[in-house]
Amino acid sequence: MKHCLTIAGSDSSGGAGIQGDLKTFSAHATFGMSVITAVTAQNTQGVFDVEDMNPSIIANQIEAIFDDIVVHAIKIGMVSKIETIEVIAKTLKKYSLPPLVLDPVMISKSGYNLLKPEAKKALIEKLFPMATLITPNLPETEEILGYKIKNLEVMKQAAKDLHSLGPDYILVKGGHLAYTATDILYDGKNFYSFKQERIKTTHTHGTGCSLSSAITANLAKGFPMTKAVKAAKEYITTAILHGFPIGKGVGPTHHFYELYKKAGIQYE
Ligand SMILES: Nc1ncnc2c1ncn2[C@@H]1O[C@H](COP(=O)(O)OP(=O)(O)O)[C@@H](O)[C@H]1O
Ligand SMILES: Cc1ncc(COP(=O)(O)OP(=O)(O)O)c(N)n1
Repeated sequence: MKHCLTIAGSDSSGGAGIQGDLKTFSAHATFGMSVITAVTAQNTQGVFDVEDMNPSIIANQIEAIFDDIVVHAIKIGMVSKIETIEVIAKTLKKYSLPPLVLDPVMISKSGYNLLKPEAKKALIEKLFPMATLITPNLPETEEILGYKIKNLEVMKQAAKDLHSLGPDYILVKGGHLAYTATDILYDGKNFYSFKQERIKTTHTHGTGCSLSSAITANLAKGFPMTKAVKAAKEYITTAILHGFPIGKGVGPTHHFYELYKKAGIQYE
């Protein structure tokens, strides 16, 4: 059993953040562990409140895990503010790190700033160079690079520009493109395209969190990067296809669809 760690925010509605990550780790038959950076009050309609954890409890959570348990891969999600970013970087640097997937979460689909605008620089300078892979969506890529991205050619240029900021691999996610759901992976030399039909659904809450966690679980199992992304892309596509209409807004994806199907589990 491989052990995956998510360092992220709590989503009270269970589709994204820590909860979505742990479900994804479990769906990949890995053991999930968590460091909570912030607690959000959110549901399928929006984010209503955020309380950031103190840097000391963030450091203590990381140390409690690394001082006792082997971590095979790490995912970092919502990091909120400068102090949170600084303490994560400083504490992780004490250890020899496994593959690290950084999802540079900035704004929720409902439009809430999950990263304070003044913390963008710290995210890029302190965490990007530590990352094996970063997985920005299009609005995040535009915010980091300062130019608009409307097609796959510009996504490729963006991946190159992001690579110069320090991560080993870049995955620019195309979930916000109008005509296709194509993601572009760049390793500093070659581009790899992961294409799927765009599914007509409103239930896409937590897609980015689940994709990055699925990649993390696959890296923990020792998959090479291209295989880890390919398998994760297939996983998130199925999860989106079977998304749940819970709540009054954007519902979550189905983290366990394949497992339930194989086990013959019935649900209403
Ligand atoms: N409607 C959709 N149909 C198929 N795949 C989608 C759809 N929306 C998002 N995806 C895929 O889900 C993953 C998460 O992407 P995205 O939605 O861009 O991230 P985020 O949740 O961070 O905004 C990507 O692989 C993207 O291509
Ligand atoms: C606590 C928390 N972390 C991250 C997100 C963003 O999730 P993401 O998968 O990028 O997309 P949406 O949930 O915004 O659709 C979040 N909402 N909450």
